[in-house]
Amino acid sequence: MSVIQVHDKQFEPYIDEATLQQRIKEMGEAISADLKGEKPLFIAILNGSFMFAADIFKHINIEAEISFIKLVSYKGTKSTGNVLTSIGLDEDLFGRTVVILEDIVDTGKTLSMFLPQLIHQNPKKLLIASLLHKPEAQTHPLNIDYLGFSVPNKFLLGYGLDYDGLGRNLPFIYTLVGDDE
Ligand SMILES: O=P(O)(O)OC[C@H]1O[C@H](OP(=O)(O)OP(=O)(O)O)[C@H](O)[C@@H]1O
Ligand code: HPA
Repeated sequence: MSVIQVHDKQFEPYIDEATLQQRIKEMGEAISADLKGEKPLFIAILNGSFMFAADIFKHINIEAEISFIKLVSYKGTKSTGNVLTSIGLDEDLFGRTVVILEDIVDTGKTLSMFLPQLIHQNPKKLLIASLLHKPEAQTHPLNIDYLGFSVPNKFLLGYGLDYDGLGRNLPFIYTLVGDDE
């Protein structure tokens, strides 16, 4: 496995495909065991989570639904500041067990801004499954219920994660060459 070039930067392999897929399988099986009988609704946050969502959902071996949403940020009023809202969420969450699927929790800002809108609908449970987490970068506290890998504060690419639009199609995770703290 070798160094690749995307736009102006070089990236090297960081988590190989077999390791990634094995961990995703374990996560899917753990979620299935924990949520048996609850008919959970998985909500995948686009764009980044599309590959993770597709792969983990194959390992959900209980009755479950999945929905894909996109978060859109817009300028609110002076008092509300920037607001994050979702498009594509048609399901009623009242009384449901909901599992958010994210590719990465970095600063935690995205989910911490969005979760209150889901909580507002009174789901029975609201759980977070994230493939990656950068604890050193996190500025907004969040509880991740199912985590794939805890990673250092370095820029990552591949498996849904992009650098300026490119690299999402890489089948595993790369890191920026020379991105040392
Ligand atoms: O914890 P945070 O610092 O908020 O970062 C995490 C978010 O950043 C990425 O999405 P991005 O906004 O880049 O959009 P994308 O999924 O379309 O790439 C990722 O998919 C998460 O949603
Ligand atoms: O490390 C990252 N890479 C790509 N996209 C991201 N979005 C949050 N963190 C990252």
